[in-house]
Amino acid sequence: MSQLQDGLGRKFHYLRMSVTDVCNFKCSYCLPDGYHPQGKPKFLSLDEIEHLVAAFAAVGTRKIRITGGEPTLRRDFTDIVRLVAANDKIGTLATTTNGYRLEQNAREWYDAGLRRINVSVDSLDPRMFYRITGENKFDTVMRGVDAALEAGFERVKINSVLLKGLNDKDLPRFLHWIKHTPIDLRFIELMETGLGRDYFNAHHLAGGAIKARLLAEGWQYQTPAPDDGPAQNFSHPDYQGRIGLIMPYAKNFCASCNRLRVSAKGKLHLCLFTEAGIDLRDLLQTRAQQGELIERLHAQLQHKQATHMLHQGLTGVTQHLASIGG
Ligand SMILES: Nc1nc2c(ncn2[C@@H]2O[C@H](COP(=O)(O)OP(=O)(O)OP(=O)(O)O)[C@@H](O)[C@H]2O)c(=O)[nH]1
Ligand SMILES: C[S@@+](CC[C@H](N)C(=O)[O-])C[C@H]1O[C@@H](n2cnc3c(N)ncnc32)[C@H](O)[C@@H]1O
Ligand code: SF4
Ligand code: SF4
Repeated sequence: MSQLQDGLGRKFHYLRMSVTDVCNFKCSYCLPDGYHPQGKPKFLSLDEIEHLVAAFAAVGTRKIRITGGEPTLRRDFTDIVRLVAANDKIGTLATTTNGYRLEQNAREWYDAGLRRINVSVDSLDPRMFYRITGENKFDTVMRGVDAALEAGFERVKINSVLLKGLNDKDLPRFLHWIKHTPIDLRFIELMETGLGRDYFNAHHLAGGAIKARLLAEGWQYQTPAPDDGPAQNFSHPDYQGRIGLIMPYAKNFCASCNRLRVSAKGKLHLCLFTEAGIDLRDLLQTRAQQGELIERLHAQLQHKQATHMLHQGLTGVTQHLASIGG
């Protein structure tokens, strides 16, 4: 069956599949007041996830990242990993987590087939970590990162949102850490969401200054692989770790867009900042619906826009990134 492709010729090999909106952290840039359910949420079941994955795999998806909210809060998280890993077309299976459950479960998830893990660590200063995430869990998360390295994951990446006035003095500590630790450290530019422009204006910091500093200090740009995420990656002979910069406000950021998203309630989002999600759930009920589901995916892809509209301050339906998995 034919590869998913949009009207601009971009091909989509990478699916970010959210499995819950629930989160136990209160990151100030994401869910500052914590998660509040609206009614009784009904997130995708294992059967629905299996049908979703089978359909996307049939039209060229080769990498799946399980996201949330906090995906590992689902009691059946390991079962989700196992069922996605059982699809032999999915070559790369990853998750993005706040690391809260990592220390206890890294080995179990690895054994179930998870191979890459991205952990959010916004500061290496425990007090600042608490201030940003609303949770005093710095040591727990760092022990989780160690557990992931020990469990043998192919890639362990750290995500840190750049925040002016909060963690913007942390670069030397981060550099010290990756000198002898083989992780990929990624700085993400804060993106505006429904949280409002005040927070964004107060804390947005462009990644360009860090890029200039890295290049001046001998870091070298690495060409991305086709199914890589949007980070610009840099390596240095004196460091075991690498650095990635995710700069969504940079020119041409969307030109290489290779990913689609499905929300925890089964809506397709053509972009992180689309105006609306497209319901897929009615076609996730039996395997026999796969053909119809694929037709809907192909048809919807023709509506994908060239780029986000963040420069105009348009954040679409995305109130916060926990609602779609970032
Ligand atoms: N604007 C925008 N931001 C993105 C996109 N993909 C990832 N990001 C941002 O980068 C953050 C970190 O992404 P991850 O979940 O670690 O995934 P990734 O960067 O695709 O990771 P790799 O697959 O490891 O390269 C996301 O939560 C978003 O904030 C994208 O397509 N558009
Ligand atoms: C929405 S979270 C979901 C997964 C998990 N709960 C976690 O925090 O890793 C995914 C990523 O989005 C990032 N993120 C959330 N809101 C953001 C924003 N407004 N701008 C940039 N990145 C954001 C987080 O730092 C995290 O790395
Ligand atoms: S960034 Fe992740 S951990 Fe933080 S509030 Fe959002 S979903 Fe939760
Ligand atoms: S902002 Fe939208 S179009 Fe741009 S890279 Fe992200 S998902 Fe793709």
